[in-house]
Amino acid sequence: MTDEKEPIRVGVVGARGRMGQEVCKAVDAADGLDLVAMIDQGDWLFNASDAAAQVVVDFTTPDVVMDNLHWCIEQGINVVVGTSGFTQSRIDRVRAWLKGHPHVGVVIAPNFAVGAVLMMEFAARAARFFESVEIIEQHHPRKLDAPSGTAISTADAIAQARAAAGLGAVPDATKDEVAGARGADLNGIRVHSVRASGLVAHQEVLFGTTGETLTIRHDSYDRVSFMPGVLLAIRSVVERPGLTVGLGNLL
Ligand SMILES: NC(=O)C1=CN([C@@H]2O[C@H](COP(=O)(O)OP(=O)(O)OC[C@H]3O[C@@H](n4cnc5c(N)ncnc54)[C@H](OP(=O)(O)O)[C@@H]3O)[C@@H](O)[C@H]2O)C=CC1
Ligand SMILES: O=C(O)C1=N[C@H](C(=O)O)C[C@H](O)C1
Repeated sequence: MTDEKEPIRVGVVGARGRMGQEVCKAVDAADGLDLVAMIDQGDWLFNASDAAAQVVVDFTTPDVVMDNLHWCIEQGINVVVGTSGFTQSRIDRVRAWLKGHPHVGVVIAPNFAVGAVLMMEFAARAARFFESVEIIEQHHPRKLDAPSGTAISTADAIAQARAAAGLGAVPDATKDEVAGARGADLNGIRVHSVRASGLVAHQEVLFGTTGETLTIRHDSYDRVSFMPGVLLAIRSVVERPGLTVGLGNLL
């Protein structure tokens, strides 16, 4: 008799995509994980339950991820979600679905790179010391959404930290603007989205106050940067019922 644990059975949805391919390779190479289903556009999600997947990893698109998640929760399958597009109302819906399935775990993370998580945490910590702040996110041109999920999360965290510190609006005298020149306004924080070939995923948070600026920057040069976070989430979710938002909660 051995006390070795059975490997965790993992299905990947969006398996032929940029992230999905990398996740399949990482799961295949990881100790204690078994890649049992690779599902993409046109395939049945049932393949995941037929293969008795314990965890489904979703890197698809914001318009299909909610249906995938709902189906997995209904089947009692734990889910790790990297797909962007998670607004507060979506998160509330997932929480409501989970009420009927208290043993199921879901981890949703806007960014699985450890450096990006730290960049967001450092930015939230710095926020109260600077009257000015802008976010510049830069991605490959095939990205479907803008601003990125990471930028939206960062803006939320900064806005909360500013409100808690009693900071008012970011100073900005702009009166005459070509539409879009000042970026998108997320909770009072300007976010600029750059799309260019050669980029993978990058973000800068630029803070300013009298006589000084602080720039906090993170760069993912390769999608392997997300894999330690994805593997940690897979191993954690099977022992973590309920909803976890953000990789920072697992580090
Ligand atoms: N949280 C994180 O750390 C990260 C998150 N992301 C996010 O992950 C998502 C995917 O990114 P990326 O891999 O670059 O995108 P891709 O477009 O390369 O991959 C998405 C894949 O999902 C497939 N797909 C679409 N609809 C379905 C469906 N209904 N069922 C199964 N598969 C489907 C697509 O197929 P087809 O092309 O044929 O439509 C495609 O193969 C994005 O939202 C991105 O922002 C990306 C990187 C890191
Ligand atoms: O589409 C991408 O590539 C990425 N998407 C996520 C996001 O929207 O923040 C994470 C990372 O930035 C890469």
